[in-house]
Amino acid sequence: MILKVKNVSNIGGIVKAPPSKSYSHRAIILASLANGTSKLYNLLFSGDTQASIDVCKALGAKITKHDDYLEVVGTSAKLHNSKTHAIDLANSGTTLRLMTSVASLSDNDVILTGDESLQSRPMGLLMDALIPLGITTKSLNNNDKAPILIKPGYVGGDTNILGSISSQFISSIIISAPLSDKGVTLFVLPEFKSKPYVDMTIDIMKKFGVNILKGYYLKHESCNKEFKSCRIDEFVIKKQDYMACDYIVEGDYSSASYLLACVAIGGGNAKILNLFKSSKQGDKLILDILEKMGVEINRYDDYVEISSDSNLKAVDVDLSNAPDLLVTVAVLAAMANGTSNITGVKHTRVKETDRIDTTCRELEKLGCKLVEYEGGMSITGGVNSGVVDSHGDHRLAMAFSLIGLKNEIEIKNGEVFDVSFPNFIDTMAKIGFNLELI
Ligand SMILES: O=C(O)C1=C[C@@H](OP(=O)(O)O)[C@@H](O)[C@H](O)C1
Ligand SMILES: C=C(OP(=O)(O)O)C(=O)O
Repeated sequence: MILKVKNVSNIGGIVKAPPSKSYSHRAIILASLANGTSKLYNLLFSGDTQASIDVCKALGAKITKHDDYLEVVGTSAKLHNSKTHAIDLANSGTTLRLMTSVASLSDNDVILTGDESLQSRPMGLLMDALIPLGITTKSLNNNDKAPILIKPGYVGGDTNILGSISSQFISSIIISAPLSDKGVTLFVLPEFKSKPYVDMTIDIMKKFGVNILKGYYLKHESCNKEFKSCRIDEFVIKKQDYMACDYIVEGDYSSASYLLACVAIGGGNAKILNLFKSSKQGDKLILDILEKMGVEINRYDDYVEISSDSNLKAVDVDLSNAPDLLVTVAVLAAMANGTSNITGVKHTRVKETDRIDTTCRELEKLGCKLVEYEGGMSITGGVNSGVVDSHGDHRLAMAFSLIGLKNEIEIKNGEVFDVSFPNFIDTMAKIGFNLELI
């Protein structure tokens, strides 16, 4: 379907940010592993989080949707796979990565798979890091990618993993580690990208009664040419049980980036509710980025106020820790005056699409001047009207729609926002940006 702008009225108003996708996945999985019954409030129900609900149900959690919460009767970590076929996780990388180690707690084999995009996401580093912990996995296509077969058994012990491809590998090991026979010590080798997502993992694990010791070493021998020391992060996870709890999911800064960018580009004033000042989400960085671009931002304990005159300055930004902001920031840069530089995002080449490539190719179709690098891009402001393609990637569809504030634009395969932000059209309409799918 084609996503396009119906009309733009006065941009601004008051709107609630959708629930955090990352915290929703983690809440579903931890509640499913816990002893007792949890109630999860303000949970995100989207394509991706449905994948987490489906796999946790298949492995024995009893999950019931009530009007204002999701009830999860935990398995006390005694998982059993009720499906004889592969469990389909659709498009959700987070579910695939987090559940690959968790599935080894099942007393029978588990096969995890997904759509074509999910079957292209790297898994090899995680599979290798699980070997010293006594977990056996196998890529059924022999290409280190899904479908992945996971055998029962999780001994625990010491292991290490490179942090530069996906923090989801690290979150996976940390989440399952307390339920292994003897606990886990995990070393993360540099560079450690997307680290705030691991902080979020540890944060919610604490709410479910599990504590982790964190430390790091600075290694000077294996330094690079500038004699910078290399930081090796260490996580020590002792054997512990997850305890059920009532959990309220906070708002999502990644999804809110489309609301904030809409006000920044369109000009106006808005309050975005349910965005917490103390949040551990790395994508909170969008607020600093917008400020640098000349937008006025006021941060309150549980909401953000934004005012913009729609004149945006170019910005230089390192998105190592906030990769999901890439396409939003690329679009902001394309609508700004001057040349912006985005760095630190080589790991976005292995998301739902190769996001550096897809973003650059599509913006070029609108006449945007840009230079693509291995780990980023520079973009000179200025785009024309035209037709672009989301390539089935939810973040491209949502971010590209914002170009429609100033230029006529049509987005092919524009319906895919359901993956992370099912109410995207209705929510954008609340601040005067009216989109339609045709
Ligand atoms: O753990 C998570 O919830 C996520 C981690 C990030 O992935 P990487 O760690 O692969 O960058 C992010 O892009 C993804 O949307 C959600
Ligand atoms: C990369 C993303 O998600 P996942 O890794 O869970 O597919 C995303 O939401 O942008």
